[in-house]
Amino acid sequence: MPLSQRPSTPLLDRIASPADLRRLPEASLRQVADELRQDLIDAVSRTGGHLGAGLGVVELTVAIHAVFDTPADRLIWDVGHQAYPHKILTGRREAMRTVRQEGGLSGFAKRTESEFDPFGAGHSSTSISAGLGMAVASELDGRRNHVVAVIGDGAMSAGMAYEAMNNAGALDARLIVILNDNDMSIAPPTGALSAYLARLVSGRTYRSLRDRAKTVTRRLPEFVREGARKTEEYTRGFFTGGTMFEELGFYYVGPIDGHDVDHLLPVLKNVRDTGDGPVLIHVVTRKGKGYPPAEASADKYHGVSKFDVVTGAQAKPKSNAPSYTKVFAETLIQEAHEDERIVAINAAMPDGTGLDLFGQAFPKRTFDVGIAEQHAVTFAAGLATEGFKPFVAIYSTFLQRAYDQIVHDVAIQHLPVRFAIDRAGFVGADGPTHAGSFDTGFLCPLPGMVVMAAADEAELRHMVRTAVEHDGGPISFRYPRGNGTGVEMPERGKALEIGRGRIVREGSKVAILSFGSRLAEAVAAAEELEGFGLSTTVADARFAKPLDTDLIGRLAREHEVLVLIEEGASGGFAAQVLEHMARHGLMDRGLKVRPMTMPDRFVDHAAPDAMIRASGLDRAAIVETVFRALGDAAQRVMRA
Ligand SMILES: Cc1ncc(C[n+]2csc(CCOP(=O)(O)OP(=O)(O)O)c2C)c(N)n1
Ligand SMILES: CC(=O)[C@@H](O)[C@H](O)COP(=O)(O)O
Ligand SMILES: [Mg+2]
Repeated sequence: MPLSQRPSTPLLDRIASPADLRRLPEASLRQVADELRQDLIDAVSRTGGHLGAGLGVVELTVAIHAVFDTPADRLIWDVGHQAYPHKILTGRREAMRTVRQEGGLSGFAKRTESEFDPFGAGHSSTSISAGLGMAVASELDGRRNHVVAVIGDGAMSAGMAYEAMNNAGALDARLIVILNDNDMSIAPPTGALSAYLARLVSGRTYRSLRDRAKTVTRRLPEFVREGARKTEEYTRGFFTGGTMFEELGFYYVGPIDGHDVDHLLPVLKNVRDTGDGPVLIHVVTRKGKGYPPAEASADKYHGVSKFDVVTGAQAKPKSNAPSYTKVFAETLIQEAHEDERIVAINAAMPDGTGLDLFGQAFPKRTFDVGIAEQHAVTFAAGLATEGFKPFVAIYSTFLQRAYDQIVHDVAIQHLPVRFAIDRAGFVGADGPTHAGSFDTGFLCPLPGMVVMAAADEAELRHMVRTAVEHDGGPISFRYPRGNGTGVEMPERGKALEIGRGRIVREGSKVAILSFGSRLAEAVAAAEELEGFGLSTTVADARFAKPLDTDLIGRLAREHEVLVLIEEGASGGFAAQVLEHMARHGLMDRGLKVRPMTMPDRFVDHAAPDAMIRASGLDRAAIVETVFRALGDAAQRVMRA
């Protein structure tokens, strides 16, 4: 990918922090925004990352930092994927050339990275709650700083945002919420809220509200009336009253053109300088704004790989194997042709989970519920009570949101909800907020839950079929981000025997029992060990629950060392096996058991292979673990 020349940015070059921005005349802020946009495009073209959302908030970012006294005033970006322009303005401009690279900046807001990031994120819809906490703290401390939370229309679909607004309205704390409405989530937004926001910004509603505003404003407190008067001079309109946000106790201001700095500045100043209690400013923007390839693309360049700035063409990863996500989607489509009770649910991630493909094949049997993982799970539970076969496809990291629903609505009622857990394990550039680390650990303790992990794409196909056939309670299967291993694919999956693993390679001294994606490395390690004269068995557990106790017993009895490996946090598969072995005395005769899991720390973003290496889950680490277990003599052999 040819690197473009860095754009000329004379004004931006003078801004090392927002204080510099605030010293500039307001008339020059438009140019700052233009330069910031060019700089953002240039930076992301070199690294890849989230682009469309940042492009849409360039003017808003400039205006907020120009009006508010950051970092004393707290600025929270929901999700944080749109915070790249904010990073550029807050002393991280050069470092942005390292964003999401190993050792470089995070792709999200992060407290340890800058005092301008008062709250870290990655998952959505947390900003209003966190902002409310800060606003209340500020009042308790007797400070009078402002707290501004910027949240997108997609993030506004999550229940947590409403829990926070409900509380904010009651507490009446001074909190400024900016709703950045670009009528986009990652995919086009779904649901009644999105339709409601569209009505608010539509001309008809806008006009009628504006007319009403003239009478309503007379009854409003002084600060709002004053705000209304001043704002109308600059914006397309100001109105308040009757919106859902007002019913929740917020003063509603908007819609405001979020790409016009001259519109934004007076509104933000009015809100800054007048009144108290929670305020919601409804700002209308366009995702991908100002970069034609982004504006023209279906996802508005939500997340991109490195790209050519002139053409917008993105670098394509090279692989001969299909992605796990695609295998999942194609297999589910195949199965759904055979079984009309199969339905599929995702939470605002149709493309990421492959359910966009399922939706094309079965539009009436596909449901995108918005960013609402909790609801997705209980909605699936409801479908299951009526005899449907719901597949809930959610990334491991986002499924964390729905734990009580999994326990209370699915597991206790023993409902046959199928959990397709994508992005299980390290995901690379998105880092620790998005790593799929905990699913095995949180699912295994649940009575009646079946927990599977696919070692390759053919296994995934079998697991989808297994989940279709398994009607006797909840069942899950996890699979990683990225491409499969390139194994031969069966025409159709076969239903696996529940709780039965498989031997992949026979040996006699060392055994490696793998759960999921580490199997290929385990086989590679076994071959290396064989080269040292250590005969090694490799087995694929397939199930963390129920465990294949026969297989475990055999491996324990017939080997000197047993390595347990998984791409998940401790407390998962290895913990299950160890507990079983301890209960049944399988380690009492001197078997050396070594669990290999993710380390007890959050692993920073890097390429997935590097994260695996840093976590000691690669071939070399397996070999070393075996030699350490065997003791000094064996280690001398290895060194020699
Ligand atoms: C709990 C959770 N679920 C899903 C996601 C994945 N996700 C990241 S950004 C995004 C869309 C957000 O849309 P919006 O808030 O409107 O921001 P925009 O990208 O449009 O600026 C989604 C679904 C997430 N980060 N967190
Ligand atoms: C910000 C966010 O949560 C998503 O955009 C996420 O980065 C997508 O990850 P994938 O690229 O793995 O779909
Ligand atoms: Mg949006």
